[in-house]
Amino acid sequence: MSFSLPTFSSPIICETNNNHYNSHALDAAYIKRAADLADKSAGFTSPHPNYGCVLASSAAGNVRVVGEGFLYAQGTKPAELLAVETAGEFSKHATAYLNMEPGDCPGDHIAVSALLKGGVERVVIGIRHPLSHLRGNAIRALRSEGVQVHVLGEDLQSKFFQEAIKLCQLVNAHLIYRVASRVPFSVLKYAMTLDGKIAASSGHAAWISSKQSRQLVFELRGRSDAVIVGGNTVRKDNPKLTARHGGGHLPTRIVMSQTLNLPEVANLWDVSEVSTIVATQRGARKSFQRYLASKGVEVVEFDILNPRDVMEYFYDRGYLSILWECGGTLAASAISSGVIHKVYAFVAPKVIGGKNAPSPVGELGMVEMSQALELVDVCYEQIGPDMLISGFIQPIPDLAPIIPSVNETSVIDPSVTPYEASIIFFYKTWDPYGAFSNFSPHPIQMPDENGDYLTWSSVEHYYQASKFLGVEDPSAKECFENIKSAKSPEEAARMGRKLQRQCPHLVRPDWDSVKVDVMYKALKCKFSIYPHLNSMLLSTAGSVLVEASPHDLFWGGGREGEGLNYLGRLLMQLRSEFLGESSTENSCLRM
Ligand SMILES: Nc1c(N[C@@H]2O[C@H](COP(=O)(O)O)[C@@H](O)[C@H]2O)[nH]c(=O)[nH]c1=O
Repeated sequence: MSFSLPTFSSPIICETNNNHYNSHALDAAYIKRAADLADKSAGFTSPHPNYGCVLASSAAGNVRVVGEGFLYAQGTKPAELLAVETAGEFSKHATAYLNMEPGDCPGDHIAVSALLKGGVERVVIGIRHPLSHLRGNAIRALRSEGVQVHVLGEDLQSKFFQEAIKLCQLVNAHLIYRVASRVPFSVLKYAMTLDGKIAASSGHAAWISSKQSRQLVFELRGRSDAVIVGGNTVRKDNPKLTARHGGGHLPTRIVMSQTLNLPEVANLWDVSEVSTIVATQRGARKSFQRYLASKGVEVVEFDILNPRDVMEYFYDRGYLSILWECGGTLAASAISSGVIHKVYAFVAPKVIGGKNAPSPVGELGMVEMSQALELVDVCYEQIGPDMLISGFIQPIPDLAPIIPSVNETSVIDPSVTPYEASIIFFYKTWDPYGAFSNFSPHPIQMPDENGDYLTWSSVEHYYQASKFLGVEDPSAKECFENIKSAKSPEEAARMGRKLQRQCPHLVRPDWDSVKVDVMYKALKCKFSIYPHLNSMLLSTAGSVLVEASPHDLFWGGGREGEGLNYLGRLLMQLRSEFLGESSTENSCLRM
């Protein structure tokens, strides 16, 4: 998604003549910069809430940017901390510009603490956090510490701010739509000729759009949790659906196929680089399901295969953003199901004709042109010889909440998840109990095989690297080091799983019998050294903790509870140990 965000080549330096007009213009400009920064990690890590922070200081009459930062991935340093670290002592008395209200792991205050410790005097925020369990918390915390907080559109009204607010909404459109519609943010992308065809009547489609356009498609894929196609596209195009941008995030490939009438040989069945999930009708072609599973392809059955049920499933898997690159039939079904939010149409200056040539969207049941879906916030961009027309089928929801009063002091209890109160599900770090996730940004210190303590950026880094600990082979030591220095928990997990799959001989031979204990020790460290995590864990006493990963059936709970939920079980055992109710020697988890 290419935003026409203003980019600032050099720090913005403006004379402040204390004119009210300038200060609004300046606030708007810095907020736009923060939104621009927030978008920087797109394509390099899986989609996550995007944060950018600009610190500006008006020492000696000139307003000068003294620090900037953006969140690189879930579980890495918050933008605010990075900006304060860059600014050093210049953060004192500075103003912080944030595209979105800080949203630390619930119970954490890393971002807010960074601003307070940095001595920031004023904070300007583009939009409040869309997640209800986070919204308003950081604003309240900053205000309770005497920091002046201005939220655009609430505390600051001006014509300058409309565009800035829009950019802040756009850079987190995936999060906003997910919250408002409880399905991932879905973008329908297609390439078509000037006369509206996505292939010749023979089905041949390579290529309609130009190399430059296809390069942008790779970027769009890199920004997505998954790319989804129908069975027909698999049969006709045998697509790879990889981002091919030389590194960075690779989206999962999803195939929706009712009948599983799919070829045995297909690029999508090669899961060496990135996973593939096939969504099908319950009971379809069991033998072919087994064949796909034997190739490492995950098959998920649905009672009635339809876009909404599939999207609700991927909502549960924590997906924020999905790119639909499907044919007209599935595109129409997805639009009719109301799960498509945005459209990217690449129009090539070509005419192919063909009365049977397929078009981008099949039957929507509309008989009058007045029924046509009118896009809003439409952008027109020339990409090489092609024209990219993009816009929203559904306008960005305005989550502007009932504005709590400025001195509203009631502390919002972390909302219990929408499931039964006695069960607490956690998965993504931004979930209400996201701090229980192994991706949470809580470094731990663990002993290596010589008893020397090493610092690990997250539990995930430590767990994945432990697979290769103590194996003599030099390549195993290299795996260990590479995982330890991975830039985010997601990359550590991707590296560890891929190396385990591709080089099983490098994994310590006793891994299956020690992995639970390895995890337990890491969790014990994490929930011992962070008092607020310890109290959060103890506060769940009496509830069942379930890691809501529907695909990791060992550590997670699975979609219908078929998973072993070892992570939830270890956390509950740890909770008991801390509560003094039991000790590990009589643990129910003895291997
Ligand atoms: N022909 C065509 C597209 N076709 C789409 O791209 C898929 C092939 O992706 P890959 O195997 O990764 O190259 C194909 O299945 C269809 O969804 N896309 C475009 O941007 N422009 C084009 O001209």
